[in-house]
Amino acid sequence: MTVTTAPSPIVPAHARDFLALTKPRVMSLVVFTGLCGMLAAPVRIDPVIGFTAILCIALGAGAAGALNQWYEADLDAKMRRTERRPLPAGRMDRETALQFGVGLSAFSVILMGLAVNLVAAAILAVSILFYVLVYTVWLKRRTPQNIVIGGAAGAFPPLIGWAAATGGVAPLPLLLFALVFLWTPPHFWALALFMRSDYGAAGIPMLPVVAGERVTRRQIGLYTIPMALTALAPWALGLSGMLYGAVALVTTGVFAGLVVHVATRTTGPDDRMVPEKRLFAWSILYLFIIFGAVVADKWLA
Ligand code: HEM
Ligand SMILES: CC(C)=CCC/C(C)=C/CC/C(C)=C/COP(=O)(O)OP(=O)(O)O
Repeated sequence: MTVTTAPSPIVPAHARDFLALTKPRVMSLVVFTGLCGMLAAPVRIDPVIGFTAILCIALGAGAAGALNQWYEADLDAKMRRTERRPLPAGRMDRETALQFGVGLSAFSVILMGLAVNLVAAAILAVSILFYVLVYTVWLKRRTPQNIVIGGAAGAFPPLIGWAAATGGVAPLPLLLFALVFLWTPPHFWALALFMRSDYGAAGIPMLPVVAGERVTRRQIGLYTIPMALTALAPWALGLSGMLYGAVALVTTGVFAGLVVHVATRTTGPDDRMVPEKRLFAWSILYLFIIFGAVVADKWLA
């Protein structure tokens, strides 16, 4: 007698799917802020150790992204933006994603500890745990403040980079941490405004879904004030020079202008949310430019 088994819907995972698990585009900025934190430090790090540290940040951030997708495959399946990811699309099974995420997390932290230093390894471990446990598991499905608190996870890399070079932390990387922390709400809520229906469909309590557009627009405006002050603080406190100050002033001015537009407008039924999309796009470019300016100021000025 021949026993026939139904073909598994799970096909062997392709390398591209493992890459997709690491959310490479988001991670590029995470890694860039880590690199800039390292290059802004007053200590010249050995290039091989420096490269290893950046690799560990990339692997750790990628591992965190994989664990995030392992945990929320059910939510990803309900949103147009995320339904084609490897798990909801059925191209990979959850167990594989879990093993990949746990293995890569452990590898990145251990390598950082052995090859770089324990402070950098400890902060890397905290950021992975924060993103996976505090943001993904605990807060994301429970409160619209999820990204305010959970956003801290993405703010650690400048501290990790600085710690890799110096073995400690200092006022400048702490300000850079605060900048990313305060930048996250305008960054994300701009997107959440034009992705509101996706989040509503998945039942995720993001601010525009729970509190509505007007409150979200006001909150974007409110967070931008301390964000702008923090962006100017390295220059105002003499931790960075004129080059940084000029770049920060102009780019933060553009950011604030876009925020004023978003915060003060109301939307009609056919609105294409162009200003919100512009703010979201600028938020990403802004962080690349401003972190680049911290380094350029140290090296060129
Ligand atoms: C809890 C905090 C955050 C949330 C909820 C959030 C959410 C999102 C979402 C939903 C996207 C949409 C595009 C996609 O699916 O790839 C996105 C894009 C992006 N985010 Fe964030 N983000 C957060 C923090 C950060 C941080 C800390 C960084 C880096 C420092 C960052 C960098 C980016 C970049 C570079 C993109 C563009 C990716 C692309 O081009 O596809 N985000 N973010
Ligand atoms: C150094 C290190 C370990 C950093 C990890 C922390 C990290 C990557 C923070 C960025 C936050 C992020 C990608 C949020 C995406 O939100 P979401 O997960 O709600 O997005 P989704 O809806 O696209 O899944």
